[in-house]
Amino acid sequence: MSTTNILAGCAASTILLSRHTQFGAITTFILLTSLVLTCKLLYRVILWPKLLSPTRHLPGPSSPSFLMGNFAIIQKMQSGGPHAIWLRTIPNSGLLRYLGIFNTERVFPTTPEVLKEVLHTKSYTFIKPTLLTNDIGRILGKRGLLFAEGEEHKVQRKLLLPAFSHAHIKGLVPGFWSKGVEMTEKVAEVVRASQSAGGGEQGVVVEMGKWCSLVTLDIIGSSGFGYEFRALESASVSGSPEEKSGSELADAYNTIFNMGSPSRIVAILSLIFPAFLVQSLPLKRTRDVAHAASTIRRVTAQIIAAKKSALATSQEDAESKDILSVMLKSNAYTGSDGESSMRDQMMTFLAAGHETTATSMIWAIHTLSLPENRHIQSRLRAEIHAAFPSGAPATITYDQLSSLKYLSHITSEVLRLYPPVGVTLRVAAEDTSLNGVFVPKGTSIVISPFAMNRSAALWGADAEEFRPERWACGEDGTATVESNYGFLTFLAGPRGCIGNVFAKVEFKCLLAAAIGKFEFEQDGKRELVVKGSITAKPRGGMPVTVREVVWG
Ligand code: HEM
Repeated sequence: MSTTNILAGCAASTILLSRHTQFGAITTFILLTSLVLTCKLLYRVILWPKLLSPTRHLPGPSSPSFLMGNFAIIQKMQSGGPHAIWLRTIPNSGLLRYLGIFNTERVFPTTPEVLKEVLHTKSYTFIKPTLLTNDIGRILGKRGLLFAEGEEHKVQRKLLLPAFSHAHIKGLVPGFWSKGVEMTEKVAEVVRASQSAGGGEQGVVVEMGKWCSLVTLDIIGSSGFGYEFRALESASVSGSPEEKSGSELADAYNTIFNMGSPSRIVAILSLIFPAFLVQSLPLKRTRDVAHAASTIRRVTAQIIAAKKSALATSQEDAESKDILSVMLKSNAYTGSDGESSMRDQMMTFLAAGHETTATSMIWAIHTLSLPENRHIQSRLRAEIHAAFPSGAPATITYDQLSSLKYLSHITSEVLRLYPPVGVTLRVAAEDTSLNGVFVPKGTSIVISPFAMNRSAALWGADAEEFRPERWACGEDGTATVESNYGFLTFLAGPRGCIGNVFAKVEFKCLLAAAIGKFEFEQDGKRELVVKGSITAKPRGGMPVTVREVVWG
């Protein structure tokens, strides 16, 4: 029963009871509500998970805490880290089960067969949890593709598919490339500014995370909406990485993506109180989210207005297939609520489509700059320079990009080892089953790309190693993992990432432009803290030593 229903029930009971008790109406209401909420809490925290739940017999890690289950290790490690350990060490036949904060039950599918059931066969039975929708939905657009369910999701996905067709993405390559080159020019300015201020002969430490976020934001603007955010252009090349970027949109996302996971207090309160009450608490996190959300909504309104006017004055090609053009040309967003739904959709694509790829770039730069992988970086640079011997070309084609096989192996391996989304959640919308086990309505399912992508059973004994060559096995440059459900970086099935190909091609362009122009180096002694946040990236960004190389 929801807390709102409990409050309504207690209010009604108070009216009936207050005539027969010595307490006043307010005292009766408070006593009654406290009693019912305590019973609800005891049931949810102890009775259900420990004694009643039909999934309690599934194998899983032991709970070190009576009330908090395995929450401590989940908080401590990076997203998906504990799942990778459990997958490796606890014998199971496709399902594990563990307890989260206040013993909230989590069922964790561990084999491609069971994942297929969750993500494909029953993809509309296992839906997004409302806690997630209510929290990050304010930033990611509650009515956008990411949170739509059932028929509504099918309709939206079908409508948007033309913006993600292979043919369309091929045509985006020159745009991705030119933004990549623009990013490298800005980073080169940072390097030169530091060198002319004295020092930096052996290279300059640059926080690359900031530049990766700005370039991917610019790309989703231009390639996704046909709109120039000019985030790279307006960014200052001097000053500290924490400084405002010059783009209010970039700053709004910076606040959100570097904020960490919902604080413990928000998580606890959300178990008891309705979302609207928790969200109206005067907490810094709720204020920051509200402020960022209002900036993002305002900017999306500006983009829609600009696009409408471009379409009306025929400045815009009638055939253009970017996400916004596809929406504006359809009949789906014409009603009174149309513009607001369109803004939600844009918020979805802005957030889902930029920080994820930026995170992959961060991990690629991190991995390639480690002392043990620098020979891989050099080999990649040699491949890029051989393909473009006269220096960074002004433009490249999809075919030229595809001819860079080693680049493709490296980006695939980075995406495998460091999936930006380490875990994601689903909840059973009705009583159902998984792998033949009864799963009651409301059960939370945790899917872990991080754990599956590192599964020794699927990837071999060296699953934890960075080994781009593993992708050379398949004729088409795909690794010989047996199932689609073994590489879960983009999930799979009808709710898998719609921007999958867009992201891979963009990632290749950005990495080729960066490695072609610079050498990246770090001593590998920095202890990375990868926790919280919406995407799994190192806290404090990615400061590495950057040196310009001779190209052409
Ligand atoms: C490396 C880059 C990316 C990664 C790792 C990634 C990963 C994911 C994952 C794991 C999901 C499923 C989330 C869930 O259901 O819990 C997802 C969904 C989605 N992604 Fe991506 N993504 C990336 C880039 C992009 C790009 C570039 C776009 C758009 C231009 C995009 C748009 C979306 C959308 C709209 C969804 C929701 C799809 C649906 O529910 O039908 N993503 N992504």
